[in-house]
Amino acid sequence: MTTRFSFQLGATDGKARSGVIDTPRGAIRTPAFMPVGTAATVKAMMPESVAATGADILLGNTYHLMLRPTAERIDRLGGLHRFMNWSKPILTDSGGFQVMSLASLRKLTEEGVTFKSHIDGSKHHLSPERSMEIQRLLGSDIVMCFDECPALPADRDRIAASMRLSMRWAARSREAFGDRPGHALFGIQQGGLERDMREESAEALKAIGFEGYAIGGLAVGEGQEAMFECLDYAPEMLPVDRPRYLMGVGKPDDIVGAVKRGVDMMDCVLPSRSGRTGQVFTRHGVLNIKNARHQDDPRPLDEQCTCPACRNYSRAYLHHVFRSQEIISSMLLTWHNLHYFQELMQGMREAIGGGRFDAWEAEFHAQRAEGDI
Ligand SMILES: O=c1[nH]cnc2cc3nc(NCc4cccs4)[nH]c3cc12
Repeated sequence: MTTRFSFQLGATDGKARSGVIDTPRGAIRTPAFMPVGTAATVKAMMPESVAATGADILLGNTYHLMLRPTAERIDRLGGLHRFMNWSKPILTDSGGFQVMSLASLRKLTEEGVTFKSHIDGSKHHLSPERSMEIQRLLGSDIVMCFDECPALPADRDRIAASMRLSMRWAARSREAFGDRPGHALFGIQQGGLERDMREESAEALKAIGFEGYAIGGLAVGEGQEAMFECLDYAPEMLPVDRPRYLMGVGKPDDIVGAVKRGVDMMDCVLPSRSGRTGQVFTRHGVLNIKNARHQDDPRPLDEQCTCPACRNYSRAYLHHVFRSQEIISSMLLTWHNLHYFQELMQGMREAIGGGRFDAWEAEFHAQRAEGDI
């Protein structure tokens, strides 16, 4: 255990890297996938179950927690780790992205954003300074800069103006964050799909200096090909000895392609959210348990999976409890999906460590059928 925050780069294999982020609340093995715990819970999962899937860190959403139950209340109750009974590291986002996608009546200025809560219409304000204060009150280990993510498609002028605003907000975030040993502040690269804008953003962030660097502005509808084209150059614009975090990604093949291009950390609601809709991710591809073809199938979701759903239940049972809208359906399918995503990360960490990432990636693609399984 350490009182500091540090990133140890381990093995590299092409552009792919493995490593460990040391924090006072524990180590994070990279490449890492962070389950999303939006309202102080990874939906349908007990914290001990999230840990059992292999997750070393989870993500909390500032926007949701500031509205309900409020950061001040969580602080009074001992902070987010205590509140949600998760003692390992937590990364919180800054709230900016979700304000723009969830809140109503938003007013954006150089100073920050005012908006009305999507829950009860109450008025709220976010800025670099307020976001840093909220994330401090929550007690998160990794704090994200307050930024603006432009909706795509956007023209170059819009991308440039938005990126430059985010860089001014990054400087204000750094200033407001203060000196907090054992805690980390991550900057967020913007610039859309424009290589020169990405370069300008990376230079601005490096001049300020952060403990980690996120790649923002992607996974907002550009599609996998355009995202990978950007990831072919964006990660190496960021410091080689600091964690690189790709926000909001993604499907298993997005994740593999991002790790291949030098990304160390990712988060996505996909495994948990889709688990609740019956969508199941396996090494052989995707299936939806809702489909009638599973009604009499005695096999597990995935013969090779060791999660509780696959060890103890048939597809027929999972089909039944999903159709019956039983709570255990969300529990088992979420557990399975999160387990599979962590198994994917572990497989890549080992493959990179063994210098056989390409072989692992080839096997990953080979065993995935095109259609349902
Ligand atoms: O530039 C960003 N800045 C701060 N947070 C983000 C979160 C992000 N999440 C996605 N994609 C996943 C999505 C979640 C909801 C709508 S898209 N892309 C993202 C980009 C950013």
